[in-house]
Amino acid sequence: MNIIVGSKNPTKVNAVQAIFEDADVKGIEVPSLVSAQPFSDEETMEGAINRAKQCANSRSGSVGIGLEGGVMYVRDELYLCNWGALVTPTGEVFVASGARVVLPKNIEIELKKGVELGIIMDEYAHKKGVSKKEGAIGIFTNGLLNRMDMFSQVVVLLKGQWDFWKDK
Ligand SMILES: O=P(O)(O)OP(=O)(O)OP(=O)(O)OC[C@H]1O[C@@H](n2cnc3c(O)ncnc32)[C@H](O)[C@@H]1O
Repeated sequence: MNIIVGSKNPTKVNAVQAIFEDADVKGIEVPSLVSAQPFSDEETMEGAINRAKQCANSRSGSVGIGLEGGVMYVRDELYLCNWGALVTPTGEVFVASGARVVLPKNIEIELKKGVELGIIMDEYAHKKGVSKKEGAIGIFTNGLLNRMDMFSQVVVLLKGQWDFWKDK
């Protein structure tokens, strides 16, 4: 099975390879067609679907997967949110969301100024490339859940739904 992932971010490509062990998984850069920093569940989900569709259309017979990170409000607190989409070779679309974690107020303030979370997280954690490594989820869970493992759960939800609805 050929799977094309709409990103070169290793946390995303490696998450897909970890769940689809026997598949030939390749990451390509495609536009999410939403803002660089999605600010709602809807926008983050849309970014994932847009990426997955472009991947599936890029090579016939391939599965397309899009994984997108964003932020969203619940009551008056801002949460990290993540969405994934899988488009099958016949054009069926499956969607799933990932684990959420609340973000501190000072990060919310920076995000509202228009700075992307990846840049803010590097400054906050005094590290380089947090979004390609443990991610915000890794920082705020003290390393107990990293970004790749969080995306792996999203990919499990996508694969599981595809398996369930096959032949129904
Ligand atoms: O190369 P792509 O696939 O675009 O990967 P990305 O991590 O840069 O992009 P996303 O669309 O997933 O996320 C949107 C922005 O939020 C940042 N972001 C999202 N989740 C994050 C996390 O867990 N830790 C750090 N930054 C995160 C990310 O770096 C982007 O600036």
